[in-house]
Amino acid sequence: QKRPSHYPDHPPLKQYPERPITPDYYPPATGVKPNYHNPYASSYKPVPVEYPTPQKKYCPNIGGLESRCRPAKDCAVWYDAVRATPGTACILGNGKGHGLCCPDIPINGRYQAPFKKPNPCDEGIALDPHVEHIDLVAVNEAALAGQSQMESMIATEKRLTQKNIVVRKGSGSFTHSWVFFHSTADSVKISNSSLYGVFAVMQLSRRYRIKPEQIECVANRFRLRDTILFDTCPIHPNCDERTLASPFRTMNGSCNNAHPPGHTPWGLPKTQYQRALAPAYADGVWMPRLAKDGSQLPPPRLLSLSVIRDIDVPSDSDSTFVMQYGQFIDHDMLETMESKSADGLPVPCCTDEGNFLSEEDLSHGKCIPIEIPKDDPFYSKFRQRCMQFARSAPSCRTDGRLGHVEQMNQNTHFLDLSGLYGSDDKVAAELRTFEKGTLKVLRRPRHGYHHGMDLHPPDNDTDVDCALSRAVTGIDPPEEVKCFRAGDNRINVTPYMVASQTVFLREHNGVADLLATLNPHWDDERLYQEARRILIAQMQHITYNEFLPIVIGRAKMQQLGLLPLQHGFSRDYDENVNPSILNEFAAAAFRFGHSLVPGRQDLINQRRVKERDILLRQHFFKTQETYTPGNLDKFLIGLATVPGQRVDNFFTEELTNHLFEEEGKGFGMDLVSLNIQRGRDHGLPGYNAYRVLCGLPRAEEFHDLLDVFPPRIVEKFEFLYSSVDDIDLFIAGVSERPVPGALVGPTFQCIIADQFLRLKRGDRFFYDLIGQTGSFTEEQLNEIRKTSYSRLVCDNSHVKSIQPLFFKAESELNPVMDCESFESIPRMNLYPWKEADTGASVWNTAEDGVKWSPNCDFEGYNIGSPLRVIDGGQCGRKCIDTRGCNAFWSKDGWCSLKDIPKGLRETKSENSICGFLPWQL
Ligand code: HEM
Ligand SMILES: [Ca+2]
Repeated sequence: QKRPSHYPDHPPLKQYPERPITPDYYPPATGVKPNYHNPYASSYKPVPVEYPTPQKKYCPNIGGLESRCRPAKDCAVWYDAVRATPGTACILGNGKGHGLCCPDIPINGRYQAPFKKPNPCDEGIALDPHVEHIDLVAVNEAALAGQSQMESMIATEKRLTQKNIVVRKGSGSFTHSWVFFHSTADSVKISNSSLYGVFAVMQLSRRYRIKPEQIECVANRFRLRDTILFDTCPIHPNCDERTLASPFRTMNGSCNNAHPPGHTPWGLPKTQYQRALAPAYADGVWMPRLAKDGSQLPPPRLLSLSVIRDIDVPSDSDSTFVMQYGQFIDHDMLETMESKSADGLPVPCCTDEGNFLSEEDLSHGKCIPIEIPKDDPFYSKFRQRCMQFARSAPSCRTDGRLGHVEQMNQNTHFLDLSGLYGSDDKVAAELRTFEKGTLKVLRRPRHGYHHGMDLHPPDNDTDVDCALSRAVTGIDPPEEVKCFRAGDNRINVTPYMVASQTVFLREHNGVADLLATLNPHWDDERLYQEARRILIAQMQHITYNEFLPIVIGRAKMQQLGLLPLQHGFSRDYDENVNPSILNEFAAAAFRFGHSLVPGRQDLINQRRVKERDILLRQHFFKTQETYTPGNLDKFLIGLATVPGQRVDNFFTEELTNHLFEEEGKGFGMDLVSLNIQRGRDHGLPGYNAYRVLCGLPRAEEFHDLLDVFPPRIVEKFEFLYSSVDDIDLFIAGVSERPVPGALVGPTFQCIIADQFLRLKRGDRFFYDLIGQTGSFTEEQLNEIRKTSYSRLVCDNSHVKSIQPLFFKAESELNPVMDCESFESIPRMNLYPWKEADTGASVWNTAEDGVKWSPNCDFEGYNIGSPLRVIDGGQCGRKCIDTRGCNAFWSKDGWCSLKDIPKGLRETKSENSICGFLPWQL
């Protein structure tokens, strides 16, 4: 047996400066089980329980592998195995910190290719002879007919406004179609304009009676730019050398993938989702899917009523934060564009009383309202028969050809914190102060200034009211309460969402401040971009280290090469991997999180006493609770403390009956129905097709589904659907039995894993890459790897103590620790970003990731580097390390870390400039 080694091997960090004490701060003694009233646990005991202090000096083997004691965040991917093995709590080497025993992170499996791009012409489709003759003239004629269709659509929309059929401001439908599905003038323009192409294909199909399965193949032969519709889609500029050489991502993700000139680049906002499987539109172009026998599929609300229950099934190991982080990154990766009228207004799909509109009023084709059964046990009380559902807007196609409809993502597809920074230069600029690299915040000077009180700045451009009414609170809404402004407006959707994103906002400003102290010569732009680069890396690390192992499980991650590395760099970037979000991921798989949403959000104080909770239906797009000093901390503690839910067919009624409820109405919308309808709207094929994609056997009959579904679900499916091929992906995905070690079942697991493979391999700026323009040095990367969400919370709120694994319920293995325990909850040190002011500019990157400068007369940026080649401001002679200490030339003439004699980096010089400096200066 090996003794636990001393870890980490840095000298102790300087203490974090005292924070002002807020009135609600009562720190729990470290190691004392918090007195949290868990309303879900029947065995709740109000008396604090002493945890046994771990006595273990030696770590047990786990799964036959040697383990050692480390900070918990280094055991995140192993957590299920750690829990299953007795005696895995341990004391870190210095005796101060609480750690976990676990093996090294497993070596990633061999490269697995992402799903193959579907090609409907690939599968040996024989085209009918008459469609072979369709030529450009025919296409242009169809396009002209499509233009008349467009005119009549606009006329219908105008008539609706004249008849005062609108989506009433303040209604639940309005919140859904206008506030949640926010759209910019630009995306309205692109999507409405791309309708010309859609109508052209529809006309073509009608005129030549093209079979649905042949349309894509026929239409794909024509490039938009060769038709009269050549100017209906934007042209993307090519990448210039300077942008390609920048160490920083562009705001809109352009030039991340160096696309061939003239092509639509991958991953940009307002571009299409890609698909794992070819769509199954009823008409081959845009009509929602029908049952295999040509009949209508069961109404989504009927499915929702039959399959979904509101039962609370808490997880025994996760915290509510798994749900919340999922939503946070969902808002980073995607925001679907919902159809708007030609004027950019929400499209009414039902009457304000909840009845159907006439066929004529729906003839613009942008609606597929959801039918509510007459005897609906809930909505019948309110005489609702129709639920608003505007179709997602069509996007310009990346291939620049004619064909079926693709849907539009308005955010950068990459995991790049676009929800915080914005998805384009304009929004990004609106969010910046342009001083010292910081983001705008709402400061709370009344409370004694501390950045841990900052909130997102107010959104003054919105007509939406995020304050609670007097009827709910008994007081008039305070003046200051506004919706928050951020990179994605859905930050306001609930207080939990606000709280979890605000932590990143504050971290950005904290990092920018420290970088400014370390590098007084950096200007605002450099500070902003460096801080942003660090934050994105931290978020990616949290995603792959803490979040994904819970959702898809360690084994799947290893199989696909998604496990984070413990040391060193990855070389996984592949410019041929398309990072774009999969339609299946957006419209179905990643909505698994809806099953995890609790109906109430808890405010829990520092003593882990629940003070109160808020009911979701009253707080959609209401930010007021987050303004009360102390509440943001209480929501954060709530997220870490309330047990999470499982992914299953149990959903809170707050989402299935009261989504976006208008005050006083008693009902809202049903998110499960919306999800099912959205899948059909996007043309997603049935669940059975995805079984095959994911390596499960195709189900010939309902009985075959018993391999992954409980019998009662299979019975329901058999009762509701006429064919086993008809089952909708969303409802099946959430009802599958979870894969052992994962939160989701095999089909969602396979889709989600493929997406995160693309987001890693297809992102030239992925945080642990070597040899890219945006690569960190090894020293910097090792600091990034210290990040955990618990540390971000500790450093950016008044939360004084938290469990090291924020995504995991607090327990003996994951006990609430003081935020000052840097051993248990390590903190990134920014010293490796200190740069000598050499006047040098671009540094080249050597094979081993070391940045060096052969000469300094380049234009461009000067990247932080562990090694410099300087000579008193001149380039090219002296070799130093980050601290400005002498380093050593290698034999082959490079200034390299490899050849630094052992021990040098630990050496402290007399004046401490070359000594270790803590993160907080
Ligand atoms: C209080 C919590 C939440 C609320 C109120 C909420 C609400 C919604 C609504 C209204 C939609 C649009 C439905 C439609 O297609 O019409 C949606 C979409 C979506 N939700 Fe949620 N959601 C919540 C939590 C989550 C979580 C925890 C996750 C993931 C872990 C998630 C992932 C998604 C995704 C991926 C979409 C697709 C978004 C798009 O296409 O733009 N949501 N959600
Ligand atoms: Ca993004």
